[in-house]
Amino acid sequence: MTTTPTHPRPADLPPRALSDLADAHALVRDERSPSPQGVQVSGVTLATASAHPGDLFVAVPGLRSHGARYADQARHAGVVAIVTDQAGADLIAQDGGLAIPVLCHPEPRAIAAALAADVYREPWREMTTTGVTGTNGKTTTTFLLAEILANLGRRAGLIGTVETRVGGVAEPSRLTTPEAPDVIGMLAAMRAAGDTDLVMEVSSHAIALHRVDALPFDVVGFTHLTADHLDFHGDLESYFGVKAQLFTPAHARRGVVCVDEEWGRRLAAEATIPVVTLATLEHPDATGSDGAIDPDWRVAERSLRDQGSRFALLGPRGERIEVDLSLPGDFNVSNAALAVVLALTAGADLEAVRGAAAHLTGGVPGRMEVVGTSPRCVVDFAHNADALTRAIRTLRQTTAGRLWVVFGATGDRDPSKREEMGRTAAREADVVVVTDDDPHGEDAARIRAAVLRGARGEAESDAARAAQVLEIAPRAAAIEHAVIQAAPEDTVLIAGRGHETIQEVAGVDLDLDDRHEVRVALTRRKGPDA
Ligand SMILES: CC(=O)N[C@H]1[C@@H](OP(=O)(O)OP(=O)(O)OC[C@H]2O[C@@H](n3ccc(=O)[nH]c3=O)[C@H](O)[C@@H]2O)O[C@H](CO)[C@@H](O)[C@@H]1O[C@H](C)C(=O)N[C@@H](C)C(=O)N[C@H](CCC(=O)O)C(=O)O
Ligand SMILES: Nc1ncnc2c1ncn2[C@@H]1O[C@H](COP(=O)(O)OP(=O)(O)OP(=O)(O)O)[C@@H](O)[C@H]1O
Repeated sequence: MTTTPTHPRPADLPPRALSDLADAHALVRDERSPSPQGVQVSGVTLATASAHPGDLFVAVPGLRSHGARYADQARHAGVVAIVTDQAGADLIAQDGGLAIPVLCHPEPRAIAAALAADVYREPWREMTTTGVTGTNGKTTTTFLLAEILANLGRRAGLIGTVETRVGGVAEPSRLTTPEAPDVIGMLAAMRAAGDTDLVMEVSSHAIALHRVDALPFDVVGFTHLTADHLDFHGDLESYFGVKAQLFTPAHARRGVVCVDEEWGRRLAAEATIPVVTLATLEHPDATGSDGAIDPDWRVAERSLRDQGSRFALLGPRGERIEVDLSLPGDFNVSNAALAVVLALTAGADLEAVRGAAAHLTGGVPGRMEVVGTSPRCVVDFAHNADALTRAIRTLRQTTAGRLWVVFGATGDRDPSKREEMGRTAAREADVVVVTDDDPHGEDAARIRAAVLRGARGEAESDAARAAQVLEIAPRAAAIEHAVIQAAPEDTVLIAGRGHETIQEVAGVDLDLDDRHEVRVALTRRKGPDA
């Protein structure tokens, strides 16, 4: 299994008395366990793998097991007390009890954030906090915002899918939004290291699983919404409902919402915090019933420039900010515009932002990353039908030859999107190479079969411009085939895994970096004398 990264913590905070925490958070001692008197708590964790000596272990009922089953393991790691629900306390007692206090709360997952906030002394108080949500674009927007803040002479701590940055030190991530005690512990470490801002991605899982409770965002931003994660949320309406919770006073003070599409317009109308609206398309989605929204900020004068775009951002009081962005794709214009308006809404000075946003690179690993030319090879993280469409259409604009796409679907996640991804690829690309993504615990051939069904069905439905559909596994062989067979004027898009370097197959972690495989194939293509 993937290893759990250790999240940084502040080194020098005085501990909190467990009895004070119990009083403040209505924790009730399980009478079968020792008294909390005299116990000092220096950290909070939800997982034994990240337990430190002196921690409080919050044992939550999970989807697979109850955290209380690991209470003894946590005690051996040095935790000084357990917070759990009644079922957890009973499990601990049945297992023979523990020599440390066990405190009960009806919803231990929901209280974990407040406990961490207390133990780590509400670190956001001295920082500006921004959260970004939406199906796609979170990583790119947060990287761009961190870049703008750096150009303003500030330093942002970062939490997201690709990496976390604490005090300027980057570490790879496992989750997009870690568990609440890890988020708040990292924030305290950021404050201690002198970071001025927190910029973080907020996934829908995080909102539903209380990972950002207790953390007040100064500003939250919304990119867009499309079908994804429906295995977790059930349907789009519930998925939207969870995202919308972030735009309420329980989580944030102000919002910036991209209103190019109907979901964004609905969010702007339904949010219960003040919201600044942003339109980034010249012709917003015509399907919107209330398409007449008059946005506060809008993108204008957009033009393509080599691998990126230039545009102007026009504000409600005649403001004008010109941006030269070196990331390809209309969607990245949206992300950059959102990052600029987030910086302004968080309080940055207009003149200063004008300078700080003049040239933006993003520099996001595995997001429309050009790894080679002739043929042009691009690695992107597009892993749903909508992102795949946008990525292919973006590259089509600058491709003289054929457009190849190499991709697969993830195992153990949302099977409903597999056929749709296949259909999309066959509709948009010229050559579709169906391969493996992360099969996780599922049979890889079965996942490919679902994607192929969609791709072949689409190709057969339009014989005139039928895409060629191939099945090649493993993934390295698929990448090699496409890179070697493509003509110099072709583009090969390798989609779905972006920056990722580990592929999980049947519970085993294999090294696999799409960018490395492209470079190897390009070298082979040139031959031994190259
Ligand atoms: C669906 C989901 O989000 N599951 C999360 C959930 O797992 P779970 O309910 O199955 O937990 P469990 O295995 O039953 O264990 C129960 C408790 O015992 C603890 N435990 C368990 C085993 C052990 O040895 N020691 C231990 O302490 C666990 O930490 C947990 O607190 O609680 C765990 C920790 O509390 C999370 O690590 C786990 O995230 C898993 C790893 C995951 O893959 N989550 C993904 C889907 C996710 O959250 N993704 C989002 C969105 C990404 C995107 O937008 O693409 C993200 O923010 O990353
Ligand atoms: N604003 C956007 N609208 C639609 N698609 C986008 C947008 N921004 C990026 N994408 C597409 O989605 C992919 C993922 O982008 P990014 O990593 O920024 O999103 P994310 O929200 O962090 O994704 P995830 O939550 O899955 O980690 C990109 O590689 C691109 O194909």
